[in-house]
Amino acid sequence: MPVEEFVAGWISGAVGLVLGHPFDTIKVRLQTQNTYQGIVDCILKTYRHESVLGFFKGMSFPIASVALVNSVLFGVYSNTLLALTATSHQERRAQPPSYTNIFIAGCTGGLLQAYCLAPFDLIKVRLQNQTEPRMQIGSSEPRYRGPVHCAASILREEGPQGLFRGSWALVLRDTPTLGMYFVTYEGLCRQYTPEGQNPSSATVLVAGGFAGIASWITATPFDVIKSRMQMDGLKGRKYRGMLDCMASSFQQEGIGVFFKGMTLNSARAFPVNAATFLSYEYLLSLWR
Ligand SMILES: CN(C)C(=N)NCCC[C@H](N)C(=O)O
Repeated sequence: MPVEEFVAGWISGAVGLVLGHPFDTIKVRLQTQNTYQGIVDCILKTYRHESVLGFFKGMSFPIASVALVNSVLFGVYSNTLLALTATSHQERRAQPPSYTNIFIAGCTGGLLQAYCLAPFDLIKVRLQNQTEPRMQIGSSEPRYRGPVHCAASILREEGPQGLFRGSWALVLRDTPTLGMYFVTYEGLCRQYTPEGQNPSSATVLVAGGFAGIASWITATPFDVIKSRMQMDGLKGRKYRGMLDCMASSFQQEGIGVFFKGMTLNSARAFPVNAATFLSYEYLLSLWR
């Protein structure tokens, strides 16, 4: 089993993560708290109350976990394609796999990464939603002191299943959308690259960026439900399950609730995924 894809997936994921985390924090807050009037209001309140550090809350844990999550996504994707088409990453420019096989491999990578991502993503969301400023004497203590304390508290208060709260919504968010992610990336690369050649860096950046946007636009409805399910349990249970969360969110806030955070998801998706694919392709070309 080629391991280069796993390593390249890990490093490229970390690059993308740091770039996109501030967008992600604002998005999570808008999706789960009704105290903000919009993106600008949320940015201003976060900055005034918590300084620039507020935008990077909950980042240390994803940085540690991105090794596992992104390497699973890219490693499983590439190895599934290898199993389906008997071509390695290097051979795929000369013998391009069909879009159906790319979609199946992307969905498989998405499904497996969702399971690895679930507990890390839950801890990230809980920490991002803590609005108490850090390190200020006299200010109220945040509920979680950091990722390890957060994980231990969830285990104690909500049991091991608490760490997987929202994982069904996460699986539904990631499985089809990651199929689409790789299909869009490959489609755009093929469109703008002469046959048999490797795509240029500019093509990889644009194709990666648009693959990110397309996948995150379609992922947003389940992203909202996932974040709400992950926050449920913090102060008792509000929802009886994923369907109840969807129904009551819709009843209370209308259809627009499923598109909360879509602008931020798309704005974040372009630079994050352009950087992710560029570093992924670059690292694989070094090891060729
Ligand atoms: C729509 N979804 C879930 C994705 N496209 N996921 C792939 C993740 C890529 C990158 N780390 C990111 O966070 O955008």
